[in-house]
Amino acid sequence: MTGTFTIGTRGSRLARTQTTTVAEALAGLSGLDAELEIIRTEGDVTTGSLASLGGTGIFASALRAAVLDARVDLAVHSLKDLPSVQPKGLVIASIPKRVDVRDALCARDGLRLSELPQGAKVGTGSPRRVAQLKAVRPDLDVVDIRGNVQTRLARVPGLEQHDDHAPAAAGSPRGDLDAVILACAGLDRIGFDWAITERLAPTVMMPAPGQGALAVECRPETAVTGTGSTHPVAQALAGYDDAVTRLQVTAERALLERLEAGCAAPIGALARVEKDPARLVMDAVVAATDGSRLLREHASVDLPAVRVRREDGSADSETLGLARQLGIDVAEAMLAGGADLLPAPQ
Ligand SMILES: NCc1[nH]cc(CCC(=O)O)c1CC(=O)O
Repeated sequence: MTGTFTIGTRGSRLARTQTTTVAEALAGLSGLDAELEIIRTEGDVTTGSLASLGGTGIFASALRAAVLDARVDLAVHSLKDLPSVQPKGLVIASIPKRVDVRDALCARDGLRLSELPQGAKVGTGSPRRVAQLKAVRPDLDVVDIRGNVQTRLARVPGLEQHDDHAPAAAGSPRGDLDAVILACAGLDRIGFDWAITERLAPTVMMPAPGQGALAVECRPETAVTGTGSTHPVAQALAGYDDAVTRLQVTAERALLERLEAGCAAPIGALARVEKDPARLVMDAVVAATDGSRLLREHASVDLPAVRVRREDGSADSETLGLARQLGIDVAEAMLAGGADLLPAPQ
């Protein structure tokens, strides 16, 4: 047995920050040393519009290959970038406690969404965000943007970073938009919360399934817990898992999986756990990309006394089954309501 585990990460500042957080936590819990390995992914080198790349999982595939090839023991992903179907040979061993799930408006002059002038230019590359923006503010001129956080923020006057270690991409336009939309989670994690002028309520901007959560992925044998041949980091992975977050994202990803099979329109979903009575509550939205129609659904399921964790610390599979079924039920209600007929992104 070695005293080190290796952990793969994408090279962006956000990815490295997320992975460092996970590496430090797992090192602390296991008493082992963590070694980071940066892996370039197709999503980092492609410059076309994110929407036009089509397939899900472009950010995850190279990282996953490194885990499957045993070049690294673990990979850290933003959960919302993972396709909803789990590939063979990989397990999500740990879903750490989720941070702010909301989307962020980053506007010039401290403006909030309702204060943006008529016809203001707002940048986002996400069909989910385009549709919901158009639904509340049909007048806005929504512009497709790409690039890392610094490159996106540099499109807004006053939000350029003067940080030589994290420059905006050369050749990208600067200061040409009134605002951009990004995930709060990413901005908070890299210390860019100063750029946020409004944290958008989920009722206005339903986040992506899994937004704000991370997934630590590994080969099945790395995650094996209990007696017998246990990988030295396995117990730490189980201990770092947050049962409530796992419950939420299980429902959100089940909805995504069911809807992806039946419609191509943008999807937002958010589940939350309530106590007294213990319930899992879910809201979801499926949108026509032009914002002309938004289909909303809301449902909940009673939980057996918030039994989200078994005594050995692992997530309770019966409760996870309820979460999964809630996601599927909400998806099917949306399909019955015509989600499959909504215009999808071009
Ligand atoms: N699609 C890119 C991506 N994947 C995860 C995050 C942010 C962190 C998170 O939501 O967990 C982002 C950037 C963004 O959407 O602004």
